[in-house]
Amino acid sequence: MIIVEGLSKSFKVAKRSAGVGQAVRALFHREYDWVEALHEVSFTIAPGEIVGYIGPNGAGKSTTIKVMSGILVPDRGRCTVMDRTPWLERIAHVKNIGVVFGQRTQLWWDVPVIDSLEMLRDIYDVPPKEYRANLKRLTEALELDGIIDTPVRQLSLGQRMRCEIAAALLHGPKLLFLDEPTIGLDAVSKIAVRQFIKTINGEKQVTVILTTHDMNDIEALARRILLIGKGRILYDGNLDEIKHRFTTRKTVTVAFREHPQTVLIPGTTLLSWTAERAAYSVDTLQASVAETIAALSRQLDLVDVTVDAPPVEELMAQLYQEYRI
Ligand SMILES: Nc1ncnc2c1ncn2[C@@H]1O[C@H](COP(=O)(O)OP(=O)(O)OP(=O)(O)O)[C@@H](O)[C@H]1O
Repeated sequence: MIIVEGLSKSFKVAKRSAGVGQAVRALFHREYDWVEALHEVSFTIAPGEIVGYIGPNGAGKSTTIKVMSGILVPDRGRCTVMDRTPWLERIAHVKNIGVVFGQRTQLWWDVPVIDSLEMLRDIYDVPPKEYRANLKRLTEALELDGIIDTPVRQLSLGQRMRCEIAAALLHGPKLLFLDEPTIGLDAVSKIAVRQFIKTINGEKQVTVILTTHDMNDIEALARRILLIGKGRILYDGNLDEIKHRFTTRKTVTVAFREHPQTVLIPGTTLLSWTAERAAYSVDTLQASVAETIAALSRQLDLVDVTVDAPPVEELMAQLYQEYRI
């Protein structure tokens, strides 16, 4: 569905120090710097995939999305989305894609949401019957009843984001770019947005490219991740693989009938101990979780066992450190 090959993009940015003197000087003598936002970026994405596009601030994620959606023209490289070059065939291209920039809005601020949706219907030339069916489906799935008649500026962030997603999907695109769709949302709204993304991917096979700093979004939605840092793709693979590679420690917590003396298990570190509860950190390179639980059950009358892996957030921080980004 998407082929990106050797994509590079640099931005020319004006350099200027603070102060009025510098501002006047800059009128006559401007100095520029070049920022390399993308360097030889390559990847392919198949229909129906949900790909988490992650990386630290300023890594080049939004720039890639802007190139793939036809907003930006790269300096070098190839990008085809459903056999079209986005920036050369913009009108045909946008009919196949939906874009949500979490920090921007595509809805008109002062008018009720429904007016924006009708405007988008006309811009995208959506046939009336299809528009009505899509609007009904999206209103139900995103619980927009009672919201779409309200001006955008009066909506809460979570309500607006649901409307943004509806606006991006109104013309039935096959590909959805989501740039930080859950930014600033409360826990309930985040779950609702994730659930909806899962549903449209499952039922309508919409391909989703998701950029986010919320690793719970990635864990909930993406099996594959693309990691970008300083404009370069550093990792393209399975999220489970990363978990496997970086998770060398697990925490086993056990509850047991009263046992006053501590129990030590080789290959583990005792993190805490009370007469009825203990937590062990298991180094999975030295001991397995199953062996640890078996050894504990031989010495203690176990009532409950839980095993925790480090959160994905922590794994990603490790990954960013490993790649020095
Ligand atoms: N229009 C522009 N003009 C100048 N520099 C730009 C422009 N857009 C992006 N950049 C620069 O390109 C680099 C990549 O920016 P980009 O917005 O793609 O990063 P990002 O990964 O989306 O970051 P974030 O997670 O903070 O949104 C940054 O150094 C940024 O300052």
